[in-house]
Order: sequence, then structure tokens, then C-alpha cells
Amino acid sequence: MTTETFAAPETRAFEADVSKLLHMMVHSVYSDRDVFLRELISNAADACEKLRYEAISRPELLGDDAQPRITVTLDKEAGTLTVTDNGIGMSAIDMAETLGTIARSGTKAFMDRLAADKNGEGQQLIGQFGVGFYSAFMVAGKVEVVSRRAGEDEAASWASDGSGTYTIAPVDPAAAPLRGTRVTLTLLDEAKSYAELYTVERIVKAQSGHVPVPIFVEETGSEEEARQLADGAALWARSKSDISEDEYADFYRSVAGQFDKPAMTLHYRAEGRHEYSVLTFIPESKPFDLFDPDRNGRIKLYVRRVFITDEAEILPRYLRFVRGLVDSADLPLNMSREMIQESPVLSAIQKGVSNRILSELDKLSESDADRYAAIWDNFGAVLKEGLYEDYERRAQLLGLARFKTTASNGEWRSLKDYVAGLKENQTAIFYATGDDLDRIATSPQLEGFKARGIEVLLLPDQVDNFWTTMGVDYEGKPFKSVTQGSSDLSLIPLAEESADTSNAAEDVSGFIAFAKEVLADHVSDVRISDRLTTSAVCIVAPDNAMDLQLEKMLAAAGRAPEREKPVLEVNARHGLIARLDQSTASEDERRDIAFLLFDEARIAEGEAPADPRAFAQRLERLIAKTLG
Ligand SMILES: Nc1ncnc2c1ncn2[C@@H]1O[C@H](COP(=O)(O)OP(=O)(O)OP(=O)(O)O)[C@@H](O)[C@H]1O
Repeated sequence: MTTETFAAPETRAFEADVSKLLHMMVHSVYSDRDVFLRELISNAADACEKLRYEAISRPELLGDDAQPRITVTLDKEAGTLTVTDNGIGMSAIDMAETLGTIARSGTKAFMDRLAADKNGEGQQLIGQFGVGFYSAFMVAGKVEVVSRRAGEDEAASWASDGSGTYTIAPVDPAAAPLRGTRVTLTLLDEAKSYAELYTVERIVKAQSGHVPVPIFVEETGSEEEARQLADGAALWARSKSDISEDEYADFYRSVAGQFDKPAMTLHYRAEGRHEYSVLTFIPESKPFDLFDPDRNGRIKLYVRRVFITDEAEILPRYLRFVRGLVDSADLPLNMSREMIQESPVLSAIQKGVSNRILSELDKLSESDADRYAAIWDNFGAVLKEGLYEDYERRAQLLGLARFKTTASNGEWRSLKDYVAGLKENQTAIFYATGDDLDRIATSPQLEGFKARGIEVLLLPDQVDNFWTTMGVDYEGKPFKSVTQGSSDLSLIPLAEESADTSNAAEDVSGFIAFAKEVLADHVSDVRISDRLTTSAVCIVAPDNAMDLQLEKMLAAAGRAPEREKPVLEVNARHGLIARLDQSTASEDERRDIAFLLFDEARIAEGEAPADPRAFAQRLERLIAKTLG
């Protein structure tokens, strides 16, 4: 970096990531390039809101121009579209820091998705990653930004044709806005329609009608006065009955930066000890960075219509997919953001809004199961994080939870449904975890449960490995993994008695004793299983040990100490095992068979054989013997 004063024009190269992004923007063909205008207007509105906030402690910043305002100016002859705001503005250094870099993490992921974009979801992604400003290059060959920061005399410009470099220069203050920013796009030939009044009117009304700053449009050279397209009134302050579904949807899009519709809208005013308005939305589709560790909630906090921050963490992390805002009537405006975070008023708001969202979800699950199921499809895995993070609301969250089960035919089932179908003598809620629903559904450990008609929850999300181990119960019934400990199924009769099991244990006791001896280094026990009906063997975790899936996950993350030796369970009714005891196989052959059965159980569990080379040799010996 040569200087930081920008006393003379200075040309710099974009950061590599910006260049890549710009290249993609310019060369991708978007069906809907209109989004650029929404992005520029949203930046202008943010700048006005930032000023409003700073002016609380420094009212002189407003001068005699206190009304925030965004103006879109069209010049058909020059082929330009200009967005001007009287917000906070940028200094030359601000410009160098923000317009030439990409600040947000996750941008790389964004670009990979954009590069691979086959379904036109690119438009939905823009705006989720702070790439908003650069979308101007989808319609402009040149972008010029002239700005003056509130309270400063100097003004500066930033200009680029989007092809690798940008130039920052001082500008004559007389040629700059008195305060705020003017962004001028020189439209590409094929984008000249964006200088047409009716096009811009249509787009602004559709996309930005509920931005909290008034928006005007004017034509250069026209006699007519600037026309107001949006009044900047706070939608959330209006009465619910006056707001149409479309208005809510437009507002949602502008507050959430998404292109879908809300799947659930919650708008209410809390009165009593604390007064605040809430307008929140649950999106219809799942943002792709939902599981990004940096991703936080994005509920905006206003105090009497003044935007304060979107980092107040109003909702717990497991509600981070909810978008919208809270406007408090009680918080003092002149409190710093840090102090707001500590304020008991904010804690009351946090509690109130979180409880209300969960109770609304509960109501929706009763009144419209399909719509609720769609929300659970998208966000269930996130909501389940609350089962271990939020002890106080655990019971409520368990009520909201939905599961695929061995009895649900791919549909969602609630725990209430599950408990209603408990078998006689069934004392636990059984579950199986894993990373793939289909594989869990076919795991051998489920066979005995299926044969007894016992429903098992199939849990494919990572988070399931955690909440299930926290001593959670539902209506007094503990959760129990089908791959852990003894299964205690013998008290529950088989749905269809398929084999005589009266003296099965005796039939295989010889093999069990033998396998215990030869597999002593690998297993903690070998025993007869009541989990299995068709498979010969399976492995399970010993009683009181960590569940197999959780252990596997922690081991993969390098966080587990030594893994516990599993228990090998054998199916006494499986013809093969019974025959083993009577066979004339040699000691060495029986040894091979014991190891092969153990490895078979591991493979069914999605693991590699204990010793892959030895496994291959044993298998070859067996094949050679069979072939003679
Ligand atoms: N009209 C403006 N007035 C003041 N600052 C602006 C203006 N337009 C852009 N900026 C600055 O440039 C930054 C980058 O803008 P950009 O649209 O790329 O991302 P963003 O607004 O931070 O993120 P997002 O698009 O997700 O809201 C903004 O954060 C802001 O600091």
C-alpha cells in the first residue's frame, strides 16, 4: 500500500476474490438482473440508518438535512442510473476498505456455489454474502461512487469498469453530495432499459417498497418533480389487519435479502412490563450457510424506529434461521450497543420473542401439519441443537421435534405419536443414529425391533449424537440407542413368531466361548442377541459406554480417547452360527470364521475391517477352500 491519504488519484487492483466474483457476475447470464437495484437501495438505506444512529450522540451530523432520503435519478440520454442517499457516507479510506474487498467469511463457498450454479439459484445467493454492491457490474460498464462522510469537508470518488482495478481520487467538494453517497452506473447497451422510468418504478415498488427510508425517482431534464415510490414508513408499526400477505413478503425479502417467501410470519406487539414490536419470518428455503460456524442470527434491533444493530443476538443460536426485527419502546436510545447487550430489557425481549416463536411453531404444527413439516424439513436439524443447548425449553422443543422412524414410511412423526404406539413392556424410546437415513434404516441392529413391531427413531443429523446422550426423556421415557448395551427386548413378544428359540443359546454356546477367546483383543464380550432376526452378527456398544456412532464421530474429529471395545452379538437362530458349533472345521478355520464374522459386523456398521490385510487373507483362504 503506497499512501493512505488519497491526496492524488490512486489506482489499485481488486482483491483476487473480488476479481473472480466480478468476472462471474459479468459473465453469468441471470434471468433477473433487477437485483442490482435492490442491493444499491439497501446499501443506501443502511447508510441512512447508520447516520440516524450516530446522530443520537452527535446530532450536529444531521445539519439542516434531518430527513433521510434515497433518490434514483435516470438519465436516458447519458444512459445512466444514479442512486443517491444522504446517509453516513464514506471517506476515501472507507472506500478503499469496503469497495475492493470482500469482508465476509464464507465468500469462497459462495463463489463455488455460484460457479456451479445450474438451477439459477445465483440470484438467491447474491446478498447473502455482502457481494451486493458488485452486482452493479451486471448491468453497468462503469460504476462511479462519489461520497462525503457525515461531518467531514473532503469528498472522494471511487470508480471502476469492473475489469481488475479501481481508482480512488479526491473530488471537488462542490461536486459531491453535501453528505452521503452517490452511485452512478453507466449502463451497458443491453441494460439501457434501466434508465426507463416505468422499469425502475416497477422494480423499486416490487423489491424495495418497505425499505425504512423514503425512496424517490426523478428523470434528468424532466420538468416533473421527483416522485415518491416508497414512504419509508415502518411496516411493523402498522396494524396487522392493514397489511397484506404480499406486503409482508416484500418486506421479508428486503429485510432478509432472500428471494423466497416467508413460510411463517409472526407480527405482534408486546405490552405490559416491556413494550416492543416484533416482526419475524421463517424462510421458505434453507440458506446454504446454515451450518457455517460463523453464521449468527440476523434479527435487527430497533429502538423507537431507529436501527441500532443486527448483532444483538436476540434469539438463541438454534433459531438463527429466523429473520426480521424487534423494535423496543423501552431501551434508551443513547445507550451503547455493548450496554444494550447487557440490559435486562434486552434479556426480557430475548426471552419473550424466543418463547413466542416456539409457541407459534407449536400452534402451526397443530393447525397446518404440512406447512409445519416443510419448516421442519429445512430447519429441524438446527432446532434440535436447542435440545442440548437450551435446557429450559427442552420439553417444548421435544414437543416440536419430528422424526423419520421405522414406522413412518418417510413421513415425520412426533414423540406424541411414538409414545401412543408403545408396545406392552416397552420402557424406552429407541433410536438409531448414523449419517445416512437409508443405511440406518437397514442396519442389522433394527431387526429384532422390527420383528417385535417396536418403532425406532432414525436419526441422521450430527446433532442427534449429542442431545440423545444428555439424559433426555419424554414423558418419563428415556431415549435408548439400539446400538448400545443390552436391548432388553426379550420381554416384548415377537410380532410373528418365526423360530423356536427355546434352546438356541445352548446350540451356539461353544462358538461364543471360542469367539470370546480368539477375539479377546477386539471385543469386550460376545453374547446372544435379541436384536437380530436375519443377520448373523452385529456389534453394539457395551452398557454404560458411549454410543457407537458418537464414539465414531468423536474419534474422526480426533477427540475421543481410546475407543471402547464393542460387544459382538450373534444371532442364535441364524442357521450359520448354529452349524458352526457342529462343523468339523479345524481350529484355524474356526478362528478365521470368528474374525470374518466380527469384520462383517464392522462393515455393516460402515467401518473398515479391524485389520484389512488379515481380512483379505482370511477371505482368500475361505474362497480357496470353497473352490477346492
Ligand atoms: N451508499 C452507501 N453508503 C455508505 N456506505 C456504503 C454504501 N454502499 C456501500 N457501502 C459500504 O460498502 C460496503 C460493501 O457493500 P456491499 O453491498 O458489497 O456489502 P454489504 O452491504 O456489507 O452486505 P450485504 O449486501 O449483504 O448487505 C458496505 O458494508 C458499506 O460499508
